[in-house]
Amino acid sequence: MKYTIKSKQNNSKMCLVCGTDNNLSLKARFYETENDEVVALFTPRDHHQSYPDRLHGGMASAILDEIIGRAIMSRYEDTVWGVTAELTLRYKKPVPLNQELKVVGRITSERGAIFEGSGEIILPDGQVAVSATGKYLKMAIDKISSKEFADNEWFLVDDETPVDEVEV
Ligand SMILES: CCCCCCCCCCCCCCCC(=O)SCCNC(=O)CCNC(=O)[C@H](O)C(C)(C)COP(=O)(O)OP(=O)(O)OC[C@H]1O[C@@H](n2cnc3c(N)ncnc32)[C@H](O)[C@@H]1OP(=O)(O)O
Repeated sequence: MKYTIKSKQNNSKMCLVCGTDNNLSLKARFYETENDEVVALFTPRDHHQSYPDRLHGGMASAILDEIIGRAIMSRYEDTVWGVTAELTLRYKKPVPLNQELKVVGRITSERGAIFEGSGEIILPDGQVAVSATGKYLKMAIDKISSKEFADNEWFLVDDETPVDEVEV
């Protein structure tokens, strides 16, 4: 399936998943799609492994958590953020290291202050390696971060060739 990209989301400095200044981070980039999903591109490295040649399950969980959390930001143009209350994963196939992978996430329901979402890590051959569903509490940014932090550590990384389309 081809996803047409609407916009790129911000990265942070120190987040384990999207932190540009964190050497251990997955350094994932996130894109909002025309069909209200969020797609991420990331390349897991050797320091993210569990058993040899496979991504640690906790890291797989981290990127799936973040993609669902970011799907709510997309819906509310960054005025609503998600705090994870529950996350359930199904590890179907090992996730390889040192090759670019795709992750897709979306909101599946909203009820008051709670939203639910789902996401998948997709292997280069198109198979789903890990899937997740999660339940989150909506939060305003001032309940999570100071304005100073947001101003200094949440920014658009625009040093790459623009991505217009992602095929999953
Ligand atoms: C500028 C910034 C840069 C940022 C830089 C980069 C970051 C860019 C990434 C963005 C995307 C991140 C995505 C990853 C997001 C995390 O990783 S967040 C980190 C991990 N999660 C946490 O730390 C959460 C820790 N837990 C908590 O803080 C609290 O337990 C919670 C989840 C806020 C709930 O608080 P609480 O006091 O229990 O809430 P409470 O008032 O009792 O309940 C509120 C409502 O929720 C319901 N509820 C609570 N828990 C549940 C549940 N598990 N199931 C169902 N209902 C529930 C209650 O029933 C209640 O409902 P109502 O009665 O109002 O109808």
